Amino acid sequence: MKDKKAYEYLAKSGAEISSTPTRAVCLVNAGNQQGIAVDDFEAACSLLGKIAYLLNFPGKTYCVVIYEGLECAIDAHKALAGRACTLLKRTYSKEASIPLLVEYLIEDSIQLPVPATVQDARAVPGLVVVENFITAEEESTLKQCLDRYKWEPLSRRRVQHHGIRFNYSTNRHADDSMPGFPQEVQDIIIGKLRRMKSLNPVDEVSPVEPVPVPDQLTVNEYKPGAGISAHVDTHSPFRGAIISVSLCGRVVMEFKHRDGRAMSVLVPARSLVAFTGEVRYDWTHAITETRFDYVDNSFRERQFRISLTFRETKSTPCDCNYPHLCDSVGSTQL
Ligand SMILES: O=C(O)CCC(=O)C(=O)O
Ligand SMILES: [Fe+2]
Repeated sequence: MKDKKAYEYLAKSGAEISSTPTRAVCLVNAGNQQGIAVDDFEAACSLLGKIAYLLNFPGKTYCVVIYEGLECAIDAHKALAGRACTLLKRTYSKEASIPLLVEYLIEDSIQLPVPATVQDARAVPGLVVVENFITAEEESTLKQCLDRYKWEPLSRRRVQHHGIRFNYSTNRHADDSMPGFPQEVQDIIIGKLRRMKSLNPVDEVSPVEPVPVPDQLTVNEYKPGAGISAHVDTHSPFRGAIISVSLCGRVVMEFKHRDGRAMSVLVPARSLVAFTGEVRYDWTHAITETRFDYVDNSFRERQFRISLTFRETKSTPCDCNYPHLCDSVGSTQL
C-alpha cells in the first residue's frame, strides 16, 4: 500500500519512470517522509558514483539521485535495488527492513525548484551581500561571547538586545539606554564596519551608501526550522542601512515587493547582508519556517543560525521616497 502511494506521488509530481537506464535513480520508500537525513543519503549514494544532483523532497516518500555518468547510475541501481534501507541509515527502525524499490526516471520529467544563490541578490535593488565578512575563528569567538548574555524567549526564537533597547510593542527604541555592545562584538564587527568604505549593493545600479554607525543590536537565535515573518524594519526609528551578520548557519531569505517581484536569496554563514535604499524601505523580508531550503541543487536541512542585526537609531521622521511601507507617511511627514 505504501509503495503504491509513493508511486502515485511520484506520478503526480510529473516524473516519468524510464524502462531503460538513465542517470536519474529514484529510491522509492526512502524519502524524507521516512526520516532519511539528507547527509546520510548523500554519503551512501556517493559511494556508488559521483552525484550531480540530489533531490530529497520535503515530506515525500521517494528521493532521486542524479549521477554524473550513466555507468554510475547503473551500478547504483544494481547495488541498491531490493536492499534494506538500513544502508541509508533510515531513522525509523520499524521500517528499516523494507526493501528499496529503485527506478530510473526520465530526467527531463523531474521538476526542479530553482536553487537560491547569493547572486540572486542582484534582483533585489539595494541589497548588499559580503561573503566571508568574518572568519570561522571570529564566528566562534562571537558565539561564545553571546552565550554569556541572557536570552529572551520569543515563541519560535530567542533574542538579545544590546545598546539602545528596542520596544517590540511600540516598534520603537526605548528611551532608557543599556550599556554598549559586548566587547567582542565591538572589536570584531564594529571594527570591521569602521574600516569599510561604503556599502555596495549587489545590483550595481542602486547607489552606494555610507556605512551606518550602529548603536542598537538585536541578536536572533533560530533553531533549525524557525523563521521570521515578512516585515519591513520600521522606517523612522533608524537611519540609513540596516545590517545583519550571520553566524553558524546559512539561510534562505525571501524578499517581496508589492508589484509582484519576489526573490529567494541565499545568505551564507559568516556573511554580512545590508539593506539599503529600495530593499530597506519598499520590500519586505522574511525567513520561511521550513526544515529544508533548496540550495546547492538539493533540499538541504535548515541549519541552526544566529543573526546580529545592527541599526543606527534616530528620533526624527523618515524622509524616504518610498511611502507605501513608511510609518511617517500620514503623520508628521505628509
Ligand atoms: O535574521 C536575520 O538576518 C533578519 C532579522 C530581521 O529581519 C530583523 O531582526 O528585523
Ligand atoms: Fe528585519
